[in-house]
Amino acid sequence: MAPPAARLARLSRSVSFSACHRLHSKSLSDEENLKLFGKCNNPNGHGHNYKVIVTVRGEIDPISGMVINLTDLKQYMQEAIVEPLDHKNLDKDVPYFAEVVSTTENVAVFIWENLKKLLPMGTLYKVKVYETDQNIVVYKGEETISEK
Ligand SMILES: Nc1nc2c(c(=O)[nH]1)N=C([C@H](O)[C@H](O)COP(=O)(O)OP(=O)(O)OP(=O)(O)O)CN2
Ligand SMILES: [Zn+2]
Repeated sequence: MAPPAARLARLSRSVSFSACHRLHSKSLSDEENLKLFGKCNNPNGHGHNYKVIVTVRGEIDPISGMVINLTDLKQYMQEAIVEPLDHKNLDKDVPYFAEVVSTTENVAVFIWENLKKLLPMGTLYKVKVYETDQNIVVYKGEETISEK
């Protein structure tokens, strides 16, 4: 009898963290920063309650019935997201953002790179970051817009 077909599934888990930041690029003058980022360039910063949804993709293990144990994913997200970012000033407390503007796009990239180091190779599928309910970024590890 043929073995049962492997089934591919996507599994997601969410986590929240609170942080403050200031949008400011070292490549621009103070005037240019103010013009580009407006109120988000306020020198004393502003805060957000971020929400992150991480999606992992893989085959459902026929023995465990899991793509990944959610208990493990929870721990990886704690290590990759909550510990470095929660209750932090992103620009001052997180070395990555010393040279990288702390936009939601770059927060998503930071989380992707951290998670990639912890998860089984090739399983990280999507990182979705809600800066607010209205401002949302999806990052899937792509490095450029590929030409067809
Ligand atoms: N491409 C991006 N643009 C902006 C980002 C970003 O991460 N990527 N971030 C900001 C600011 O951080 C800012 O907090 C967002 O402010 P605002 O547009 O005012 O968003 P709100 O949801 O708070 O405002 P509403 O007007 O109530 O929607 C700016 N740009
Ligand atoms: Zn902001």
